[in-house]
Amino acid sequence: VFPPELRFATAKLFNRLFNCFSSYCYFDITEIDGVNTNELYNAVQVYLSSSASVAGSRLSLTRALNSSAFTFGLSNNDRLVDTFRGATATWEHVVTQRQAQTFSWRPLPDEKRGFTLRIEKKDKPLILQAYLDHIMDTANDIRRRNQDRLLYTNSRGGAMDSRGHPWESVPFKHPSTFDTLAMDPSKKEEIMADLRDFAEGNAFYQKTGRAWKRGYLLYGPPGTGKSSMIAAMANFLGYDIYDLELTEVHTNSELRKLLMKTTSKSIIVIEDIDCSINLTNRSSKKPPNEPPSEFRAGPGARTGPDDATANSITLSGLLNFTDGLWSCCGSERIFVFTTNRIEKLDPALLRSGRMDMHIFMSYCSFPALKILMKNYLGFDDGELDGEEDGLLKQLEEVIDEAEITPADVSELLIKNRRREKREAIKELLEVLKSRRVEKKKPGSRSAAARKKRLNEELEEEEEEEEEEQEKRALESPKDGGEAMDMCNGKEGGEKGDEN
Ligand SMILES: Nc1ncnc2c1ncn2[C@@H]1O[C@H](COP(=O)(O)OP(=O)(O)OP(=O)(O)O)[C@@H](O)[C@H]1O
Ligand SMILES: [Mg+2]
Repeated sequence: VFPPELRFATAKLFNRLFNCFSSYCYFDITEIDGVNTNELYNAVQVYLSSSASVAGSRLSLTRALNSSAFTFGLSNNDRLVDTFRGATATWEHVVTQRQAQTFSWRPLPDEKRGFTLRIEKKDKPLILQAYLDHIMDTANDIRRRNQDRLLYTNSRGGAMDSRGHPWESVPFKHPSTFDTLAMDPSKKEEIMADLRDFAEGNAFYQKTGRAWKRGYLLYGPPGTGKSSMIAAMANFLGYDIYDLELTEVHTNSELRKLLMKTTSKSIIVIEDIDCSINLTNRSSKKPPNEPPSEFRAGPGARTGPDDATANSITLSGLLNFTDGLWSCCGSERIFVFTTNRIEKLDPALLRSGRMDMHIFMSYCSFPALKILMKNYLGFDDGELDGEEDGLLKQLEEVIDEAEITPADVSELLIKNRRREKREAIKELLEVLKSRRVEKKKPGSRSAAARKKRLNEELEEEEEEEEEEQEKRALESPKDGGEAMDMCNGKEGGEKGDEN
């Protein structure tokens, strides 16, 4: 009977009257807020899944991509009552058919979904904010528990996906754990305790005014378990891993954007940092009393052989990444850098606060060997103790001098794992003995001598490179000058930004 305008006005009036006299207030949480997905909607859905499994009579069941668990949810237009700090909250899942498709850059779903929260007006100032925070936290926890962990990579370079994400991810299923990791048990225990303290240290970091992050530098020869250690850390803490490929990052601001798109409770890894960008010691060619380039301001800042030639991402950019204000845009994050040559790294990168713990992954020691024997051949603790032929004792005598990596030992054990256990060990012992003899030959160099020679070779290479650059600059002064000016302009601008 009523014309539509009148009908609308009457409904509005009734609504107002109802709201005035009702002791409840209502909050609509729609799935899509304008064009963006409403994070709170997703969080409520996940949160209610924890109580719905117990209370609801009609439930929807879902299993997310990459997830190994099922979640329950409220069915369409169903209700559920929850309590928080003594107050009652009633949730209703409201699903309505969307009217004619309005113009939108992205197609909207046919159904309009949302949750309506009803709480008493008197409870609103007391619980609303805390309740919503509680929902977000619980939802994140449930997601983490249900979702398999992810391994992210920035292999697309700076390109973003349709949701504006620069990271690509795959489920992370590395089976390495601290149990399977072969290293000294005391060292292992120390690292685990450190990780545990970190994960439980929210209050401590708040109290001391420190950003909730920690840096680990893993260094040692190839095949000593650096990557396995990272996987073990992720499995131990239940964190995602962001494997940052620095060679795919072109500018400092790109690096910052990548950092901003990482989540909390994650490990950000840069493998082989010495090979990724030119991080040679900046003080080598610097005139005395001149501050290091990262502290210099103005147009000449952050240029020079170490900073802006080979790659436009600079050491300062990387330092800011791990330690600057931007590094705190999330919390509970671990930075792990790995290198085979710690001496190649700039001291600024190694200082406390950036890399809090330096972990040397050494050649296979005797305790580490026992762990590998247990993993690969199934030896129990003490199984070989007190043997007449003293296999264990012989292994202990030769292992250090053989300077063999856990990776090499693993390979040998895998090869012989079908043989009888003791035969496999004897074979390993033979290999270790022959390696020891090889190392002792007059022509063969000791580890220290090899390391020294390697350093000398690196220094020679660097000097040659610098000479080459100087020569090129002299040959084409005009071109070189222009190139340097352009570079200065760009880099100076970025530095100004960061300052
Ligand atoms: N400490 C270790 N404990 C258990 N397994 C190990 C250990 N070190 C190496 N391995 C075995 O050797 C293989 C190579 O190890 P990993 O990739 O962790 O070495 P890495 O130190 O990262 O080497 P690189 O410096 O070349 O990257 C792994 O598959 C792992 O099974
Ligand atoms: Mg590795």
